[in-house]
Amino acid sequence: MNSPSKQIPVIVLAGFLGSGKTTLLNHLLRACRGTRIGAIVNDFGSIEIDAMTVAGQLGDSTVSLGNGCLCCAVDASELDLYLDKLTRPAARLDVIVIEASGLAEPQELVKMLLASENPRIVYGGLVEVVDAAEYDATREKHPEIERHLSVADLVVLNKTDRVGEADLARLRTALAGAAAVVESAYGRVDPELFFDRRPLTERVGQLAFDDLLDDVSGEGSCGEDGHDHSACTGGHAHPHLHAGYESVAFTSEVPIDPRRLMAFLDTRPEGLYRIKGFVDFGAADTRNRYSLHAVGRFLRFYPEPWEREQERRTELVLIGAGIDAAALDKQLAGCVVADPGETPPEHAMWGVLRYVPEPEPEPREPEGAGEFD
Ligand SMILES: Nc1nc2c(ncn2[C@@H]2O[C@H](COP(=O)(O)OP(=O)(O)OP(=O)(O)O)[C@@H](O)[C@H]2O)c(=O)[nH]1
Repeated sequence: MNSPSKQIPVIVLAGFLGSGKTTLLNHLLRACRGTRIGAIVNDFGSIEIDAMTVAGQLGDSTVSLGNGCLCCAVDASELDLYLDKLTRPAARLDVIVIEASGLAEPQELVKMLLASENPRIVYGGLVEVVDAAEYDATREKHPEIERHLSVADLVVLNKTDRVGEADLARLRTALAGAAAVVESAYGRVDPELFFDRRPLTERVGQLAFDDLLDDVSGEGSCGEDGHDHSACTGGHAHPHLHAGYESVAFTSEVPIDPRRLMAFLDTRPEGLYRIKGFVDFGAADTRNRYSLHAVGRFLRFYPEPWEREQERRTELVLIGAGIDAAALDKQLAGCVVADPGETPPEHAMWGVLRYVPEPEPEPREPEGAGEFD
């Protein structure tokens, strides 16, 4: 068993917007096979899409740190509060992973963890996820990325499926530095790189945090209903990666018209770097909601069957630099269906379906690898 005196490693999972942090965290949660992982998910934007995506894996087994980037939205005492909850012996956690917002300054997080007075945790390292396809463009716009990578313990070069062998070789050379570099597609890294898995005999099933966390507030301190970036840069010795970035949170109870949404997405402004969330297309597809991911010009929709009793609504977070938040909000409001009672034409979903990927082949496990131990 996990002895109460054992210190729990806390790993910081960082990386630029859309690099694949949530995907990797979900992979870890799926592949952990009994190792009890506590996930702290920090989102940028006032709807917690990442927390929902991760929570989808484990029921309610995540804590969300609420709006804004962890390094500024949560002061050390607030982070300590979450860590206190997760490190209670009753939680019997083996490892805690903090998924930092794609705009967080990882060094600040690491400093916070090192300064934590919680005797039950030990800093477990900084993992930086890099999007192989977007690395060059991101580094050009944000040279700070190199500073982040230089302090990482492990660099996960993700989305290797999106680049050719020559580019991959170049990236390998470019990233070769102090940290070990592992390559992955869809964040499928060996969890052993992150933590020692618990032996099979000690597995006790998945954790439900509800009882531990019911008094945790999801509010950050960086603004109630939007991320006030000007305020967030104060007090830091270096400019924040997210200075100048803005987020827009859009929700709608009225279904979205797929053709209107596609027209919006086709003409989205250059600076709108990231869109994520869930879309309800109403009568155009009553069975599925669509998880939407856009990173730069990359766009994907993933249909997911609605669960019974699930509230049908659209929730999107848009993040960008130099964007006109009010105008984007207005454009999205213009994407709702004009008449929810009307049957949409058969081809209404065609534009969306072009961006639904073929189902991914299940990764083949090596012989005898049904169990990790
Ligand atoms: N082709 C490809 N797509 C990937 C891979 N990993 C993740 N994605 C997709 O990239 C998009 C962003 O992935 P996320 O895991 O949400 O990225 P994130 O870093 O958590 O994003 P933020 O929270 O916005 O910073 C999603 O559409 C993923 O399905 C990969 O290895 N290859």
